[in-house]
Amino acid sequence: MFAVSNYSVAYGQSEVINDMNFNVNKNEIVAILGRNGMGKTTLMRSLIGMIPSRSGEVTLGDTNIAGMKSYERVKAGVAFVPQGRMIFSTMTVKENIETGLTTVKEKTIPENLYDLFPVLKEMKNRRGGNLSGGQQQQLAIARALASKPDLLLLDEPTEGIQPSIIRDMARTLKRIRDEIGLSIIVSEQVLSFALDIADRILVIEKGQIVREELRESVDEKQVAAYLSV
Ligand SMILES: Nc1ncnc2c1ncn2[C@@H]1O[C@H](COP(=O)(O)OP(=O)(O)OP(=O)(O)O)[C@@H](O)[C@H]1O
Repeated sequence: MFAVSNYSVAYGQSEVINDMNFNVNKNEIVAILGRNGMGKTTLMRSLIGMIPSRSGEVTLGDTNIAGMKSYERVKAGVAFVPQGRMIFSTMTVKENIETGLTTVKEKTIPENLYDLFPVLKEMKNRRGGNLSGGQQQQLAIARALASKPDLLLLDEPTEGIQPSIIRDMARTLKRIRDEIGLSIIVSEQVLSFALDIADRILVIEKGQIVREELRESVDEKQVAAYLSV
């Protein structure tokens, strides 16, 4: 469904993603685990077109999206929830979600979004900046889903979120996958969350995938060893 091949991304002379290869199946949740600075954010931002890639292919279905601008990738079916959520704090919840509709030319927020996130319906007219961290994360996910993506990219969604809310988030993301039917790539440092949510775990180190494990057969200790400093 989604494939990244021979993919490299660099800042000037420094190559941060290094001839990377992986794929994601339809309706699959893949977690990319790695320590700080291993290239997770660079990978995510480049996959949505915010940072240019140096070489390689990125295909969604039959389309090579590697050379496309961000808004074209959104139209093609990719959505992105950035690290730190980046919601618009002075806009209302409803207005924040509506920003996700612009590139796909829909006018109204799909009702099923409010079914997935009832708290956002209750808070529809509140300013984004007045929501808790967990609620802002739901808002950022709802905004991304407004464009009806086939692939959702989430960059370190648990950062700054309380442990009890992290468990809710894992449940909600799996429900989204089951009800809407889409694929998810989530970058993470928190192993417990990755084990809760993922069908498959990839470990990134120095810009390369160095380990790949199916959730059901994962060796937790070995994966944890990659995350300890
Ligand atoms: N704009 C930039 N210019 C130059 N180097 C950068 C830039 N952004 C990131 N880097 C470098 O690229 C490497 C990967 O950073 P990146 O933020 O992708 O890692 P990460 O795994 O997402 O880490 P974190 O968990 O801290 O977000 C780091 O060595 C970082 O210093």
